Amino acid sequence: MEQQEIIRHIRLVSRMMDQINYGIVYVDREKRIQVCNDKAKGFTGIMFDAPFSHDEGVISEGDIVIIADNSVGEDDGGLCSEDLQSLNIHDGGISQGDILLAVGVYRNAEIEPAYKYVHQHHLAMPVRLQENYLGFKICAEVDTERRITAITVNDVVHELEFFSSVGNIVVVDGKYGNIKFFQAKGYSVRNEDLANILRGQPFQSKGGTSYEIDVTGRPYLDFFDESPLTEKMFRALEGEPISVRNTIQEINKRPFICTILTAEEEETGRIFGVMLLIQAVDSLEALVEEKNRLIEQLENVGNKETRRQDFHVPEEAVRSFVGNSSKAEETKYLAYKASQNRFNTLITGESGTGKSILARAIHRMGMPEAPFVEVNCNAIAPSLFESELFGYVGGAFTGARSEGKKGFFEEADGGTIFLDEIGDIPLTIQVKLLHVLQNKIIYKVGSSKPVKVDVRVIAATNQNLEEEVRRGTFRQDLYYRINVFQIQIPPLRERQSDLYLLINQILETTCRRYGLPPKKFSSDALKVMLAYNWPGNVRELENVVERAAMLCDSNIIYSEYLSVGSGDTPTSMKELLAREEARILESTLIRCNGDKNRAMKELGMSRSVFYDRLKQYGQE
Ligand SMILES: Nc1ncnc2c1ncn2[C@@H]1O[C@H](COP(=O)(O)OP(=O)(O)OP(=O)(O)O)[C@@H](O)[C@H]1O
Repeated sequence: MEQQEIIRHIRLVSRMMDQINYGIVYVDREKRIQVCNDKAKGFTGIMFDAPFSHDEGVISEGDIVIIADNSVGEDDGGLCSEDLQSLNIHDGGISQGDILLAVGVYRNAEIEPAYKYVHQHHLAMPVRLQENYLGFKICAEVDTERRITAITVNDVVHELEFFSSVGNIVVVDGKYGNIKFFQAKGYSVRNEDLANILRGQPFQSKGGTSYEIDVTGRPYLDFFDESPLTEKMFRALEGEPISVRNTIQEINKRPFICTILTAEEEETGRIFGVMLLIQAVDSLEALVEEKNRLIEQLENVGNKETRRQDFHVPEEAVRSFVGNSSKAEETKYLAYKASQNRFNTLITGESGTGKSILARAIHRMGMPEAPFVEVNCNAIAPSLFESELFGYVGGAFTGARSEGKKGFFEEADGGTIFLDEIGDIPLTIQVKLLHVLQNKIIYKVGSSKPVKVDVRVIAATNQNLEEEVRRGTFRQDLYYRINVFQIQIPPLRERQSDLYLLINQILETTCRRYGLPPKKFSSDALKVMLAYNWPGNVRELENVVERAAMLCDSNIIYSEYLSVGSGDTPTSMKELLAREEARILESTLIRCNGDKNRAMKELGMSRSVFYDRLKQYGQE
């Protein structure tokens, strides 16, 4: 097919796609848009419905400017303090990321502005600025819960919703009092961001109903931002094999499910252009919003005590997860919350931080009677994944059991499947897993009969999945699905105060398990353990404690028995002697039941030297 014929064909298809809510953009080799249907324009803000209208123009001295910006410096054209000075706002306290609500007169040093700003993360309620300003009834508002910014002037509301950030602005004509400019979707492609308007950038007119720009033949980059997706499209134009199939990508700062296809000349394979297919992600957005709402709710409940009262965390909740540092308490609290609903939950944390323990606890607290199936994804050979997860029917492949086999999902029906090391699932299986999570249906290997499953997924990983998504080894859509509720377990080095508890608990359990008499660590051994930073976290701690308990015959375990840190390798004779001295001091004190005078006499030491040494070795 010729290039023109292709374009004619795509135009025809694009109208049909409008009917089924599918956006399509076709870009030729010169990176110019040849087709862009109404849906694509609507999704990306090139076209929008405006209930009001205004003429083209530019901001001028004396105009009244109202701002509702949910994150200063982001998606507002890089709003900075110089821009705000044009409204007579000279406030060094306003910083990037703040919510800013303001009203002021453009380039008039005499009239005081009214404004407020807040640091975003402290917010639970909408922030509002209400003023009777120079005879205008003004209200500017940011509602993070509903993700809407609204500017009301004399009861006329100008709303703009946002996904992550937006800078909403309305300009009232200082001479005539009518609305001269209002912000609307797609502002950045028109260079009508808040800061650009304040810097004097002219704005286009907006019609009363549907406002549209003709994009045919115009450069793609005039309307779509430079983004990883744009880069992929351009690379595809150069003939690079690019795979974007129903994955979530951002277009003009909003996420969509996108697919890139190339149009090629049949005989030569020469690339004519690329097609971008765009679908809305409403359901995913809802999931992400729900997650954010929950997290925000958690962040706003205040201190631990109020939290516990407000949410009734049972005293014995998550007992298997040892720790009473504030971070451990928080982890247990989140686990408890996760157990009270069936959101897919992602547990992250370094190796050995207790992710499996927590997964089991979440299940046990929520539905103890239901099945719990634990799958270690890095122990399954890639070729076996599908049959292990979804099962197979008899005769599905050579070596298959004649009666077939249930997969892990079927076994977990009605309960929980714990996918440990989810980052190790091959990409081909990730697609299938996504399908199962979305449709709650599995297909066994060798069968096309759908089997319904009702399974709650808890996944765990010690990888940085966001990084894996960026590198293309983990699907973004799957990441969104499993990451509805995330619990990050902090490493042991960030919760020192849990160490004592863990050490004692592990030692006690070890002695019981192996029939050893009860033992205690000497204070120098404890010191060594506290100073070490435990790269292997609790698992390493367990190994070290168990080994020391087995090796040491006495009921006091000294640092020599520890296979970590300085316990292993004293660096000098002085250190070795000091350690020996501390050990003798301690064992004498224990033998004398803590009676210092008796220990002092037994050791034949003078009072001052004895107390000096106790101080030196922290045994006072
Ligand atoms: N908070 C804790 N309280 C008690 N034991 C713990 C705790 N955290 C970890 N452990 C113990 O440490 C060991 C490792 O824990 P677990 O297997 O749950 O870690 P993980 O984060 O899943 O590790 P990996 O990423 O390597 O799979 C287990 O034996 C577990 O009992």
